[in-house]
Amino acid sequence: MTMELHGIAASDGIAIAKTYRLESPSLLFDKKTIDDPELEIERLHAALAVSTEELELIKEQAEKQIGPKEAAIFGAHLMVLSDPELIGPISEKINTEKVNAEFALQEVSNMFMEMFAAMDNEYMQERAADIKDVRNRVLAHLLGVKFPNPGLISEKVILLAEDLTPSDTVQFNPKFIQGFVTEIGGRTSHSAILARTLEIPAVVGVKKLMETLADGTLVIIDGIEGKIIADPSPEEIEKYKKRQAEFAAQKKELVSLKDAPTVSSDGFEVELGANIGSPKDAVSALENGAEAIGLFRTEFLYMGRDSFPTEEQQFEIYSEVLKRMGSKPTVVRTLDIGGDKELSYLDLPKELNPFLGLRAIRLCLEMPDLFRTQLRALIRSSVHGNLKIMFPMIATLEEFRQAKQLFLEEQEKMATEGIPFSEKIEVGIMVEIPSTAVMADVFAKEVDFFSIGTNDLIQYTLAADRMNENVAHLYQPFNPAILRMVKMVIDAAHKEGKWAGMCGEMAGEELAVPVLLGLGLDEFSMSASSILKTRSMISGLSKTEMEKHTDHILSLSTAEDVKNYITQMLKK
Ligand SMILES: C=C(OP(=O)(O)O)C(=O)O
Ligand SMILES: [Mg+2]
Repeated sequence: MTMELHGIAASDGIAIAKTYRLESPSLLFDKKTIDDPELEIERLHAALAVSTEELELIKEQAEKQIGPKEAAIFGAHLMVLSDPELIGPISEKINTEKVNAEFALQEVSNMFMEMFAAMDNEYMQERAADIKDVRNRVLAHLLGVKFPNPGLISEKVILLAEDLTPSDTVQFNPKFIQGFVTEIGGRTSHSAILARTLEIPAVVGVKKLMETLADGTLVIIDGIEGKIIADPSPEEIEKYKKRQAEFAAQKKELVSLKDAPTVSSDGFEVELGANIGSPKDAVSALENGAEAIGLFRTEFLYMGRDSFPTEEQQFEIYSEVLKRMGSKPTVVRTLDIGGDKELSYLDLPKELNPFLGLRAIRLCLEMPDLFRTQLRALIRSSVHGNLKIMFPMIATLEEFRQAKQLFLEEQEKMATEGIPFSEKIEVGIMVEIPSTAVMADVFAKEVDFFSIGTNDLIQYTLAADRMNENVAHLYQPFNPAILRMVKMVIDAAHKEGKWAGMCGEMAGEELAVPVLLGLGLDEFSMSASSILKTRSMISGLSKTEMEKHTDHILSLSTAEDVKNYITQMLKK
């Protein structure tokens, strides 16, 4: 029977396919005494063989999708699987103690994990994490339960998950993953941002999703309206196929604007940039008509692998992006790890409030060697293009000064070492913490630019977790408090002759663009898939006209009032 579910529209488009549930299976088992150790060892080897086959395929896929360096983690997993020092003792335990393969595997791998984890050696600690991943995979095969392999999906599906972590999403092949639906999340959670980068439809924050939909159910997902239709009727399928075709046609029409400048109807020019997470995304940014990279989220280079990327590895990646972008501005944000973005190989103490904890610039200042490596790679790459460096999560002026100091020190070292670099690298900050927005006039004297990160600025201003669907009603981009802060930041920048951009998702929102244009925002950076739509919209807006409305908009009382006013304003 047809059923409808609703959530938050996270990425435009319509997909129709069968569901694929991505969930961690239960790996519980009992310890058993067995009669035939040979048979048990055979069972172990069969599970090892299937796991090896799977990992080889995943590695191959990941190499194609995300590149050989990032796929190296799967190579490490394969090495664990064939390590006689690990496998030998498991068989031995089965033989001598007559226990089941599950128990022997668990005992032996736990022993190695504990031993490695206790070593004061980063490399060995990473091996502990590898063993755990591999153990779970082999255990699942021994127990005959499905182990989630997003990288191995080879038919068209719509993924269902409680939540998607960045390490799941790096494996996605958009050829097969037509869209996804999650129980957790909002429009600015990282899975939603990724869906827009991959240009696949997504609906997030769907309550009771995993309780409701079984594997293999035919569903339609409507990422424009935030709707899921399970077991649709033939008429509904027809209706949505038509919408799908309309959506594709609209997209095609916009392509004519790809190389056009972004100019308002009264002749004011602004810059439209793309937010990217990898060098590959820079290709689609350009295909979608980006005039800049307004945000390169470098943390993704640190994920999906089992050790920190070296200076050389980072240098190559930054250089690749800069070369591709040529003279177009490329804003690279330094490592923003923490919050919902974790590194398996960086063992940080668990925090009660990770979004308020040791993350981003705080972590980089705490681990200066890690930060210096990234800064060096960036400075070196600056000869290849128009690099601008941006620090995330700046809350105080001291943090900016400290970070800038490290940048200057590395630059100086390179000058003495005779390493070439550009003398013109701008150094700016993200404004995503209210204290910084309020103090923008002071910051503006020292930074080269601002980029407003509304994804976080909204969550910190309204104290509403950006990933929690239960407080999604409080996550209000149009709350006058947010708009007033945006104005403060833009005005402060202009007063000091600096530029102000926005790289939060709000920069590409249909209702926000007119207001931001009126407030004088210089640069709008968004998911590549929103650029052409925004360029088309701006060409139909008069900046002078929008400016006339800003005072009134900022004097309104609620987000609802603001949205209603803008909607009416656009109808005129
Ligand atoms: C762009 C932002 O950064 P991220 O989404 O990566 O936190 C932001 O906070 O607005
Ligand atoms: Mg942020």
